[in-house]
Amino acid sequence: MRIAELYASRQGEGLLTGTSSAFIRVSGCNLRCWFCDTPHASWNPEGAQQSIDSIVADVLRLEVSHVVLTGGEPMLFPEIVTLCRELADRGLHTTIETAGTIYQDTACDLMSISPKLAGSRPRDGSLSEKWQQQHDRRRWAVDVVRRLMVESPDYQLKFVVDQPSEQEEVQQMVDQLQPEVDPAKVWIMPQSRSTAELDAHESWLRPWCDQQGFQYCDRMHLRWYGNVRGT
Ligand SMILES: C[S@@+](CC[C@H](N)C(=O)[O-])C[C@H]1O[C@@H](n2cnc3c(N)ncnc32)[C@H](O)[C@@H]1O
Ligand SMILES: Nc1nc2[nH]cc(C(=O)O)c2c(=O)[nH]1
Ligand code: SF4
Ligand SMILES: [Mg+2]
Repeated sequence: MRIAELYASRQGEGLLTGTSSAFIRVSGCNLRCWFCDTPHASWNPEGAQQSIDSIVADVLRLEVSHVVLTGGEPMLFPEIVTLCRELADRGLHTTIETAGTIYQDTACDLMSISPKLAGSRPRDGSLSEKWQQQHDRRRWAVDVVRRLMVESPDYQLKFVVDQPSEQEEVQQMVDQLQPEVDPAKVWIMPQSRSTAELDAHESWLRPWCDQQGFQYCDRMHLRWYGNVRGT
């Protein structure tokens, strides 16, 4: 697998916020979200090929109990199944951070699914019309999301919201996933790459979460470290 980054940090989002974790960031993605805060693993993928054994050895050297497999899009790579199994066999807790567009029959402890809204599409002129249409076609795979939710020991849905007008779309996507959705497992995360953006979105997003019974999802790593690689 092509690995963009492998480092120790603290989980900054969702249920396990604050947990010391190893982050394995695979390189490559099948979507092109305009807001992607990790373009070096998606829009312009970087990194060297690493064997599963080498990745596992690097993780063990970090001496943490939790591992976050992210990217880019980790489910793009069938090797993710073996990697997760190797990590679990060593007693490590595994979280997969995925946009939920590709199914893999992989076991992990927490399937963290971040379905992308229509407004995530690449902005006009940034990519070819072909890529824009491809993004639109791929971004919402309701049956994949449902299957990942149902088959995993635990899941969280983590929607990235940039505009108040997107709240209705989130509700529609949640409704499409019923009856499997537990509102307490729905996290609403502000589109943000700075603490200023975080705070600006929170003012109108948190009250809506409270009203809907959803969890407001901060991005603590931005507050702790800034939008910096390797964090
Ligand atoms: C870089 S993505 C990699 C995993 C997977 N491709 C996905 O999108 O879920 C990691 C997490 O960051 C979120 N994310 C990326 N850019 C963001 C931004 N500008 N604001 C808020 N969340 C963002 C994604 O929604 C996802 O939950
Ligand atoms: N600290 C930290 N927490 C995270 N939680 C999810 C992340 C991701 O990029 O998937 C992430 C990340 O990039 N850094
Ligand atoms: S799906 Fe995830 S990695 Fe891919 S472009 Fe969107 S936010 Fe970035
Ligand atoms: Mg990140």
